[in-house]
Amino acid sequence: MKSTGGTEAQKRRAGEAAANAVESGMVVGLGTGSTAAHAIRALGEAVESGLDIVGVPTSFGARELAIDCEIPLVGLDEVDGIDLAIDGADQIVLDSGNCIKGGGAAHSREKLVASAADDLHIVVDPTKTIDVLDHTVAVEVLPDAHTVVADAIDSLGGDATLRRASDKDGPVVTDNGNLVCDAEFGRIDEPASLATDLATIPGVVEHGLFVEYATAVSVGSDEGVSTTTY
Ligand SMILES: O=C[C@H](O)[C@H](O)[C@H](O)COP(=O)(O)O
Repeated sequence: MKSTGGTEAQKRRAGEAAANAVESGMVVGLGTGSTAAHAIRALGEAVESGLDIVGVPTSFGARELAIDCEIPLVGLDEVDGIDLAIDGADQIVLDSGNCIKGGGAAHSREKLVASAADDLHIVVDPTKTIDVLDHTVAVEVLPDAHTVVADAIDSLGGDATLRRASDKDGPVVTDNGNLVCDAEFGRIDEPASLATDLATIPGVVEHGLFVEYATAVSVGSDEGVSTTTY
């Protein structure tokens, strides 16, 4: 089930709350999507006012925006680690911080950056929160593997379709040159075991279930922002 998406003001409040936690000297993971973009813009303004950070972008889009905002950038292989990664989510359970990402097909690099980070601050609007995850899970696959992976997802009780840009444009190709299978599982009562099952399918590069990655979640609303830490 897809989220309808909140307002830009809600997303901005969430993004700015996470950006406010950034201090000089930090290596910061720069997430992908419309909500993380607000954090990147806020960080760009702070850099202009003297904040001394370097960013590690999670996608082509995040990199382009960070360059636009004049945030100094480095590659993941140029740093010892990341102090804080800020990123959005397609759906999140506030009790646990477990979430689903990859609506923009950036989840593989997002998970890589999150795994290298001491902290992952997820920023969302209120339409993204739910009690039990049931959103489409994006699965990045090696190009030759999409039918084999779709069959394996069927065996796990899911239903996978190849993500297409449009009938005319053909399949979505990730920043890494791979394809994406979108998998529907309905209600995901055991995200940790599904995450393990998906990760062990040959041909899967990475999936969008983020279990026990988030250390903070900020939800921007019309009234303000509320932050939960884990
Ligand atoms: O692949 C995309 C990412 O996981 C995004 O962080 C996620 O889709 C949320 O994006 P948005 O803030 O635009 O809803």
